[in-house]
Amino acid sequence: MSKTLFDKVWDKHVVRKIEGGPDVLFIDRHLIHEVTSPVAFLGLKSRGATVLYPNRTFATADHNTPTINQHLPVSDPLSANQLKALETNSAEYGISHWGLGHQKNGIVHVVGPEYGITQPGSTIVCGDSHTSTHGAFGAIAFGIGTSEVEMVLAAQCIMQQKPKSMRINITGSLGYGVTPKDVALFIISKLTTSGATGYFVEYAGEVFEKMTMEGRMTVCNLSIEMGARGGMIAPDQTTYDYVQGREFSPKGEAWDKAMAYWQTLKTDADAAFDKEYTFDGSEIEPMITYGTNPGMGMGISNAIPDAEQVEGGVATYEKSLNYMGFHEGESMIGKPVDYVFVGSCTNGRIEDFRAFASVVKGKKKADNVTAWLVPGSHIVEAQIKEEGILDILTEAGFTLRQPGCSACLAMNDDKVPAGKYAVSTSNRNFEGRQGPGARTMLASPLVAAAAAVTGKVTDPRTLLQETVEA
Ligand SMILES: CC(C)[C@H](C(=O)O)[C@@H](O)C(=O)O
Ligand code: SF4
Repeated sequence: MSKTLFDKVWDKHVVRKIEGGPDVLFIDRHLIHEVTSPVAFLGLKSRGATVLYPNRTFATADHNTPTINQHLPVSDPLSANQLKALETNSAEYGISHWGLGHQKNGIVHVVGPEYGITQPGSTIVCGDSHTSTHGAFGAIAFGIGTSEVEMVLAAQCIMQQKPKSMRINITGSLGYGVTPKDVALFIISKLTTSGATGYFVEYAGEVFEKMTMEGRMTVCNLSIEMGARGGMIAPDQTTYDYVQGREFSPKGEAWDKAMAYWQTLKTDADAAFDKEYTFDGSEIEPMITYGTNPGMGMGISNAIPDAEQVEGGVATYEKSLNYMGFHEGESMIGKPVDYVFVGSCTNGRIEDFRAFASVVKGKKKADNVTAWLVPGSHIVEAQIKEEGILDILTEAGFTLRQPGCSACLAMNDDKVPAGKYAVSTSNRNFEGRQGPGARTMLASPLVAAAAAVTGKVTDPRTLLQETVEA
């Protein structure tokens, strides 16, 4: 019987089938962070259970951590307690712990791939919705709840109902100044935030085939924002080249064996999906969101749609625009920007900083803008320095912070003040996401850079053109 990529990976991991119920899946890799793991360990202890395979779980601290002065004690007591719990639980059960200040520390979905923990054809879970990021490698990766974290610690398995299948094809190629983030925001704007609920998505087509691993991670990361259980892309040479030689990647004979399996991970030509969409890559513009969910996005040169044109009800739509202080029919170009955030597991990788630097090079940060540039990990931070990107940033009046989730969800001190506007490369623009009352516009690192040097929403293509002509 013909199978999808998802079916192949899923079937390989089914330990037991429950008639009329969920499947029991073996989990290859389990990532944990300080926010969703402490209660799982408490549960484990209260049952007198232990961690079955400690070397399949990896812990990193990211959500609560400060992005300056990481050598100093964390002042917020709740954060300090969660960080301490992660450290002591990891030590007690023999789990690798990459805490604050550790060389390997960083955002869980950035460090997993960097160290080769994320591999094609594997199952990966984490008590975190953006675990979908790892699907970029052709893995089945999804977020789980705290009770499931406890289950995976104890049994290395999880019970899951098989989701429905969806394929999203993007044909052709992307236009000038259009990035993977724009592809993701475009898809969500078409499907809405619930358009993929109950589905696991495979992204296919030339646009994804040509995309780098960083770009594929950005796209898969955002799958969850349209309700999908996860998103994945078939592994290919780009994937193998990225994975090879990393600390936890297979070596020698194990590599050859892994490759033999990975090369089978493609959807069969005649496999059927429950739902399928196809878009033309050349239709996609640099995107920006104007509302309070990631589906409220549009091409940067468009006008904010009228309430009747969008799904979800007029009242909700108007509430959202009121929160943002925007109106139907307005252009986003020229809207004032107070904060710019580059970072998160969506856009905190080296390519994102390269893109940002390509726009700000030779220009100056706008005086009215506070910019937080936060690498996703120490590896990204080191690359920024090695490649001379830090020099470009410093020259343009920017400073670089230390790795962490930061203003993506503002659990640390990086909070956008009430009423202020932020162009953010992260993945959620919900009310208060970046601080109580903060107003978030989601966009790519290029759009963020254009805002950072002009102090307002600007089409990055106009600035890139100037750079080329100069
Ligand atoms: C804290 C965590 C549970 C949460 C998630 O699951 O996504 C966070 O990472 C987020 O992005 O909102
Ligand atoms: S960077 Fe943001 S989206 Fe990613 S794990 Fe951290 S808080 Fe969640």
